[in-house]
Amino acid sequence: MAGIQHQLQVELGDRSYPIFIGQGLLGQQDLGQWVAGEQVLIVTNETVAPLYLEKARASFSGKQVDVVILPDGEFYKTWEVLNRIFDQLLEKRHTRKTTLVALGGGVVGDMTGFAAACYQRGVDFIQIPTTLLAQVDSSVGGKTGINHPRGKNMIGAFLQPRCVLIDTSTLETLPNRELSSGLAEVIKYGLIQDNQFLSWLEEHMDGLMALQSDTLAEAIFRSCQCKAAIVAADEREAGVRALLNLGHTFGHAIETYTGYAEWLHGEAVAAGMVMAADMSKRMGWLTYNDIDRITQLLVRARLPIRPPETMSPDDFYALMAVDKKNIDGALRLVLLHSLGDATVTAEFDPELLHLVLSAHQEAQE
Ligand SMILES: NC(=O)c1ccc[n+]([C@@H]2O[C@H](COP(=O)([O-])OP(=O)(O)OC[C@H]3O[C@@H](n4cnc5c(N)ncnc54)[C@H](O)[C@@H]3O)[C@@H](O)[C@H]2O)c1
Ligand SMILES: O=C(O)C(=O)C[C@@H](O)[C@H](O)[C@H](O)COP(=O)(O)O
Ligand SMILES: [Zn+2]
Repeated sequence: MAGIQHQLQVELGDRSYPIFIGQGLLGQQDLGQWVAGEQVLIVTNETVAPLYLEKARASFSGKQVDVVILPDGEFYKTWEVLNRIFDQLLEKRHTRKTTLVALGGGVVGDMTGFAAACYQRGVDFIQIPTTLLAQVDSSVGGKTGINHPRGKNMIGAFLQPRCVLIDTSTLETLPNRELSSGLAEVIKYGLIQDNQFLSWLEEHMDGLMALQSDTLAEAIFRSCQCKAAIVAADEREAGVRALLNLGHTFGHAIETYTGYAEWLHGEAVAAGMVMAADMSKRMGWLTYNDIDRITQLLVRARLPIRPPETMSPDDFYALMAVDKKNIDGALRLVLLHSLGDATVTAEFDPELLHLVLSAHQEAQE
């Protein structure tokens, strides 16, 4: 396909799929070859539709293309809103051969994938991610779902897309705060697996923040490489995939505590990664210098490095108790042995965790 700068494959046997990365791909690429039947439902939201819906529609010429436009925001990643996708599929008489297309950020992607996993017990879907966060993380790997008031992504399914089309020029319209949110997940890959990538990010953070297109494409490609390799090794999070959850045990608690309405996902993950790093230092693994490098990089990406002031250790404990990584009631944390080397463990001194969960409140006193 023309205009593709990078291409890679998520290797999952007969469910393997390609990721295409390039500037201006949307609308230029005919995606008909990834559609099994004659019907397509594009799922998008009220912000993305005016920007990119017509280009997306053009990628499926000759097909019956229907559209559902959801309200915008994490707050709407719910059962009620999910139902609107099913309503439209039934109203337009979509069959088992239909293909759902997620056009938008991670919220649209997670909901569309979950709808595809459920509709008539499973139909195909395609990811067209339009935020940095969705391009580097959520569109790849097949985790789909919705939130519950008691916990993040608590209802969901694994379903891999048929392909992922990343048009980096969609980032030109992305608000700065959303760019930063995506950078949190990019930094995550450096921290869990790739010290060289971390150094590269330190060198190129200004270019990324300035939306330099080749630098962004490189960061997206390297992030997708990292995610694709982990997903190929452990699709359903029996082991190594849990490392992708660095910062998320704390971050998801922050998102739930604030009602999915104040903190962006990447912002919560950023503060959560600092908490995980703090715990790793208290375990004797990371150094002051490591913590300094992590916080400086996050600050340069304009991300928060502390949880909400009002959030107490008890608030954290209550919400972390439902974390999906927990086994037999024991909390498991993703921690860092060193920069670029993560581990998931339940073996830590609870006193140390308590210090981590109270540090931000003590700093205010
Ligand atoms: N499935 C996974 O593996 C995975 C991984 C990471 C995150 N997630 C989930 O992804 C969600 C976060 O995704 P997100 O950060 O993309 O948030 P989002 O989907 O809410 O999108 C962020 C904002 O940007 C807007 N937007 C999207 N594309 C745009 C564009 N090109 N120009 C202008 N505005 C645009 C959206 O309308 C929204 O207001 C969370 O629900 C998180 O749990 C899932
Ligand atoms: O793909 C994964 O695996 C991840 O953990 C990626 C995370 O960035 C993402 O936020 C994911 O949705 C979290 O999954 P969850 O299982 O902890 O809800
Ligand atoms: Zn995440």
